[in-house]
Amino acid sequence: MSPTLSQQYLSTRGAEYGRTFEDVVLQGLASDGGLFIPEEMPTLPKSWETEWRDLSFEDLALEIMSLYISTDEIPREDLKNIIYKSYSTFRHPERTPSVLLEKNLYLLELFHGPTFAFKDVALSFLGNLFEYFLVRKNAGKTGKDRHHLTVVGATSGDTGSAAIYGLRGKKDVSVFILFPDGGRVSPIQEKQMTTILDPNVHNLTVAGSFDHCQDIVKSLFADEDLNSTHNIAAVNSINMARILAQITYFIYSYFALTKTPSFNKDSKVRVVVPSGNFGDILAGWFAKSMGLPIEKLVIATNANDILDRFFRSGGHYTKKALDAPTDHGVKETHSPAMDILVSSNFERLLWFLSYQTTSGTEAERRKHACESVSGWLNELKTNGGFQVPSEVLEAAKVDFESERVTNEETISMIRDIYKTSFPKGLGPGSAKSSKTGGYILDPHTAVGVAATRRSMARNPDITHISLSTAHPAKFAGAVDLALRGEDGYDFTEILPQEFIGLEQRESRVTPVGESAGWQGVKEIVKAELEQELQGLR
Ligand SMILES: Cc1ncc(COP(=O)(O)O)c(C=O)c1O
Ligand SMILES: N[C@@H](CCOP(=O)(O)O)C(=O)O
Repeated sequence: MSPTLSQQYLSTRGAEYGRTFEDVVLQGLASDGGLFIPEEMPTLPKSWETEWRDLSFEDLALEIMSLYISTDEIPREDLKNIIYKSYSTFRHPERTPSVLLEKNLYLLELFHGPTFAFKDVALSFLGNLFEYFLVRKNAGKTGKDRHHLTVVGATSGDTGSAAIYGLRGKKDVSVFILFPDGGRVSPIQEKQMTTILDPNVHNLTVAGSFDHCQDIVKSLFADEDLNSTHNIAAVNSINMARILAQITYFIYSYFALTKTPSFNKDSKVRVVVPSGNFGDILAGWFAKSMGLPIEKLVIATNANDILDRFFRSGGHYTKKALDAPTDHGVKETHSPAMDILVSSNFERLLWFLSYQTTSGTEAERRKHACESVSGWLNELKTNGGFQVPSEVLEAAKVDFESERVTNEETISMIRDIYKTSFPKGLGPGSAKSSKTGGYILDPHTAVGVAATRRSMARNPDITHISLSTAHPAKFAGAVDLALRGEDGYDFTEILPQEFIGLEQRESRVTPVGESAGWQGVKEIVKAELEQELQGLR
């Protein structure tokens, strides 16, 4: 069966279209700097609510992914095997369980994968997908004829370790992870990355912020020389496979809560997502656009609030706050993985909104969307911001709301939930006090729960799903600040076995100086790769 339009991909900036899923997964970023999106949003099949309701996480993922991947490219049985293998490393039988925290508030726990953050859901899958394509490409080939993939990623802490875990030791792949220095990722996150000593794993600390790392990665993708010789691939959510794999848990969680006895069948459902690079909530928007009955998606930001300001300033997307025009740096917060100035994936949403809000033939609407997005992204580069037309903002408001949460609120929310929420029937791996039963949030999840509480105050009859994006043990500093001295609190009790002794383990990391720029990083990548391929690491 030939691929449907939802199984072919185009660049948000227009230079590429009709690309296969394999192309976009291996290429990551489009040649014009745009992000790949499906040419058409698929819709959930008519009988999805009955037929998919009781599927396991893996089988649900298979159904959803089949809408985006042609069987010509990956036969169904192969895709099923990749999915089953990817989630076999998860510690919870439900993979992403939903916990009733309080009336009308469910927490979707996404931290039961190997590195204790939501990134595992997509990156375990992506690692196995890379492997599948490489085995197929390299069948019967030896030596220099083999296709070798050089994965380059930027991280504010979680993507890095999940990508490393997903790719360590895999044949024909090397992985380079750039992360900001100066304690901007938590000590546990740093150790999770740097203590992996497999020869194909390379960690680079960069003087600057996550955005600086992300810019370097995008420049490396744009470098023809490196690309043609080293086959650069992406693990960040610029890779469409990341978004695709994250759609599953929105639908899975919807089914889970509708099965609980306390769920009011007449209630609408809102989903709140702690956001930074906008990948996770974009996956939620894909689910909603496919037909999942989500009333609204609520974007929860920390003080790095470009997304919240977009909604509150009438559609102005700018690095600089309008009331503080000189302040355009990344702010350090208690939710460091969300300390991101510019949200890469917003580009994908803008394409769809621009397409939806214009008229004409299919081709004219696509052209309009690609030209609008290219223009806006150019303005962002040259002037630090852009303004979208009112119809685009209004279209965004149909599906989204936003909330900005301060550091103080983050800490009080961790404390408040600990003192008031004692969810029953928790599965293995949730963090709670064994003495009081008080539930312990990680600071990113706390940003989401604070935003959820505000949304619930305005909409008391609506059921909320708040995404829990990381395990609290990854962020000892913020959790201790919130809970030290509270009855029954003992951090060591929530520390997973996997983190014990991490601090003392040997680690390996290459520092990148401030003046190195992306060309300096390119030279490091080439040199380390050479060493690796000669067996000298
Ligand atoms: C723990 C955690 N929560 C939330 C986010 C924000 O997710 P996204 O970048 O997909 O918006 C991140 C990083 O991306 C994260 O690591
Ligand atoms: N918070 C992320 C930042 C990178 O985002 P990604 O989803 O685009 O990979 C991290 O922890 O690295």
